Amino acid sequence: MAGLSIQRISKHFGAAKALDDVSIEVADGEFLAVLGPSGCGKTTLLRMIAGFEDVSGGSIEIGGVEVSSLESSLPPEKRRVGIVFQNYALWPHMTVAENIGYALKVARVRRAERDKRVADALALVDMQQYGDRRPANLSGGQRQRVALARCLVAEPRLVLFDEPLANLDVHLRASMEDEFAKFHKRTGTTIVYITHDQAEAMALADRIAVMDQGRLMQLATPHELYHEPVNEMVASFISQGMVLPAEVLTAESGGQCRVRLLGHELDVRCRAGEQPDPNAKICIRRSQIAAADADEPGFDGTVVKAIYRGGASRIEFEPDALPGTRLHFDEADPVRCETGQRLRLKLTNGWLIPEREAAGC
Ligand SMILES: Nc1ncnc2c1ncn2[C@@H]1O[C@H](COP(=O)(O)OP(=O)(O)OP(=O)(O)O)[C@@H](O)[C@H]1O
Repeated sequence: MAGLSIQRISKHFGAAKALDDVSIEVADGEFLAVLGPSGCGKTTLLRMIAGFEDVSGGSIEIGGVEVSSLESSLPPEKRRVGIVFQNYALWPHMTVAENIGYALKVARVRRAERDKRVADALALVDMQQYGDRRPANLSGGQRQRVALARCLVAEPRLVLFDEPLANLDVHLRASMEDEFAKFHKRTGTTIVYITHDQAEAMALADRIAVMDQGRLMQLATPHELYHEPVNEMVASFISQGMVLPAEVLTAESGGQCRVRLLGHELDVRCRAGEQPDPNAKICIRRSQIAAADADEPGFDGTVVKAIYRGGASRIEFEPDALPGTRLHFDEADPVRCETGQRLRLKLTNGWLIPEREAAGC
């Protein structure tokens, strides 16, 4: 296996920038997810790593060897990059073993070695007993595992997953997530996993690259993305964080600063060195919203929607201090909030977003 180094790559299609100055380092054996809304450039990035698109600027190295730059480009078949797509593209007339071994046959690998490599690849995805089946007689999850085995038999240095679970139902998705996690643990394969499903990215990846409009917004662990988003896009994209305007009243001390928002003051977490600022933004998570007693600091507003979701309701709330803004939180059973009800709430914590509007997105 090998690491991947993406250095300041850009991709232009005419005047449109599909990728704009993106740099990402993936360590040998790391599982990196690339996450972002539709059109953010995920597929373009994957196609450039695989060698299907040339770069408009920057360079890509796999295992320390340059494979793409403005000057030269190694063809896809020489990169030893495996790809697992969402549509498995298995040949229906071949058995599972024939599907997996086909590329080796074309490459004129001897029969005995071919059989051994096919058996090893089947074992890696825990499908030893299915070599003689045809794809039509497999479940969706099993087909996806065959597609993975077919990619592994070529001994890739890096495996790219292109939304591999997008076509599967919810239950199968969950079990395939487990499969992929186990597979990664067992084999130590370097993986770049493209998805727009953040639960999937959070569950699987060591680190996640969040992209928006062709740019890398943040590259961090799932925990860090959730607790310390660098800008408004990441704050609101990850787990539907709420972003509220605030005034920073004191300089950072012990990882916290005092802010005023929604008319009341509280301490929030922040980066080292933050200074007072009249135009700051705070990221609030739903678990940081709580009911306030009448004599406590807090803010008033109205419940605009209460949707029961089994065991809890999602409450949408409009604070009087910021008409048009919606806060949302969960109220566990027994649910008391009703649409139209007046409430007094408080914030228990928050995160001062470090990159202000102009710098971030
Ligand atoms: N061959 C092309 N010609 C022109 N524009 C392109 C081409 N390929 C991609 N784009 C544009 O580049 C941008 C990024 O596209 P890309 O397919 O990489 O996004 P994505 O994040 O994979 O989206 P999705 O999740 O919807 O698949 C989009 O605006 C898209 O329209």
